[in-house]
Amino acid sequence: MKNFKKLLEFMEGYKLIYLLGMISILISQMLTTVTPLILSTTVDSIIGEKSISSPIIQSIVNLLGGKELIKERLWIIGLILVFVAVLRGIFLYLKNTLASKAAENTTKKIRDRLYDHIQRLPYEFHVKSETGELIQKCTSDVDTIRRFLAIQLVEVAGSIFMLVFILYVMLTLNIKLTLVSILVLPITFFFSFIFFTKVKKNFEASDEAEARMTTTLQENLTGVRVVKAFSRQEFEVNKFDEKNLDYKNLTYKLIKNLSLYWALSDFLSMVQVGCVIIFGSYLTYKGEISLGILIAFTSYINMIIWPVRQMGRTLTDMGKAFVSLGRIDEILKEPIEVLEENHHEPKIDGNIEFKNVYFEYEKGKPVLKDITFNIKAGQTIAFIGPTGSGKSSLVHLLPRLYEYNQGSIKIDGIELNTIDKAWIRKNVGLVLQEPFLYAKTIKENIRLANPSMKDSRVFDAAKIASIHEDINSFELGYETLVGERGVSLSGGQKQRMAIARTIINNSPIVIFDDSLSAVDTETDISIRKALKERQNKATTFIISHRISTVSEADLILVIDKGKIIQRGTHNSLINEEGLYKRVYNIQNSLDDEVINL
Ligand SMILES: Nc1ncnc2c1ncn2[C@@H]1O[C@H](COP(=O)(O)OP(=O)(O)OP(=O)(O)O)[C@@H](O)[C@H]1O
Repeated sequence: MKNFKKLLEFMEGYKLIYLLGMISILISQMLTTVTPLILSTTVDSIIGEKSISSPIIQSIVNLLGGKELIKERLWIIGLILVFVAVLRGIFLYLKNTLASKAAENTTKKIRDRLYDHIQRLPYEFHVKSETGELIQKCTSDVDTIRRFLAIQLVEVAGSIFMLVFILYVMLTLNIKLTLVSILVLPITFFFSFIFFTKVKKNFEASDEAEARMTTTLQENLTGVRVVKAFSRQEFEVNKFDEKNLDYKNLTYKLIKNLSLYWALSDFLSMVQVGCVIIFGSYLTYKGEISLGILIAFTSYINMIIWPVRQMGRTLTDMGKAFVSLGRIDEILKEPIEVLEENHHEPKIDGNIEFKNVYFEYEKGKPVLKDITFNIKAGQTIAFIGPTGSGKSSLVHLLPRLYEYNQGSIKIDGIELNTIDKAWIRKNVGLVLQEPFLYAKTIKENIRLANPSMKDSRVFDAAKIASIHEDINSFELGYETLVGERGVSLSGGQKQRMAIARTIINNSPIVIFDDSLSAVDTETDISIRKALKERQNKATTFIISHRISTVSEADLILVIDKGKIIQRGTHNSLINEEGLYKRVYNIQNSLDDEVINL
């Protein structure tokens, strides 16, 4: 019920269109029930001698010129049947277009709301959630709702209208034969309902197997380099074969069960039709009903059996739609991130002070402990330490991707968590470890934050990031497409593009989260030199595992298990016993080995 309310909320603005669609199906079903009535009246009262009992039919006959005239010109009946069929077609068309219009617009609204909401969810949500599942919710769950609105709901409504009309007409024609006609219907309905409820598991199993097979295929295609490099073709073929076989078996089981259902349900339908024909013939023989009525009943029975057989399936599909609605609502209920809490947008120069900062992702498991340091605007601070020691977590606090639990972080003397997130993120440029580039041109990728930025600024940023020459070596230069359809960039080129994209914004604070790891030492040095020589020198945070990258920083912090274990400049740290000196010695001896090779 709660989910249904939610659906009505989404349908706001399209409810009337949907209602008109429902009315259209109602009229078209009424017209369906009229055809057998026309036939039975023709047989009994136009060709035969039976008097017309219904005053409505009598007045229509009078309007058409009377019984005798119609009997001489039976083509009039043919024309009426064609007219009814055309009219029914028009209403069916209206039903389809109106219901689809409402359904398509509603689902578009759901998709937009979902997409918009997902964009506003905090970074933490995206880190934790599975991309595949989110995509499934935005696509197949929304599609299930679309089908429910455009097809299933109108089908159920249509079937119910149809049953009600036909039962009413049948009852007016003959009560005994009506009772015989609906004798098997409850059994057919319950059989269909129970069957489809059970077979739902088969449907789900087959869907899941298909998803597993697609994931295997997708993984294989995306990771084709690893497959080739490790000669895993045989293993991959076997893995895919296993998933494919699983999918085939489950789908085959589903089809077998469905075939059994349709066969048994056909049998029940035949029993039903048989009962009506036998009992109807008996009543006709006894003179209780006319031949026309028997003809009408045989048409009606076929008309009501099909929707009853389908009803079970439609109801289980409707169940699926409500599950999808619930899954979508789960996302929509996730609290969004408020980017402009108190409209506090102070000027940021880049003086930063961390004082006894603690941070934890999970309660009771601090990842950062008692972090204290100071850095002046324009200076460079570097972090070095084992993997998982908390370096990325520390710098993620600056753009407020996460909130610190204890202590204080001040930017130019202002407590960080009082500054609007949108504002601080504009002022903190973050170059990530694994850069993501859009399937756009190189130029568009670099000036992502501001597409109207001048070409000269794009070139300057690219020069600082040491990628300008590489770009010019491509045939189309800055217009070269990146991504699946475009040029393949090396890991280092991608990192340098990401650096250019960040520094072009001239943010007063810039963070390089291990983003110089894929470039060679020389390029690394030239990028850092160019950064230092910039006019608007930013406060720079550098995370690296490479001593040469951090060595020129004004302050180096050595982090281990979330704590600062050493601090100083390169010269002071290499003269002090500790992790820094050990790493320095190891990397130095490796460099010597390389030189001696
Ligand atoms: N989103 C998260 N949720 C829970 N725990 C996390 C999350 N991100 C990181 N961690 C944990 O926090 C700790 C610190 O991770 P962090 O990424 O900050 O380390 P790091 O020093 O940057 O490592 P690396 O050098 O490998 O990038 C690790 O134990 C990690 O498993």
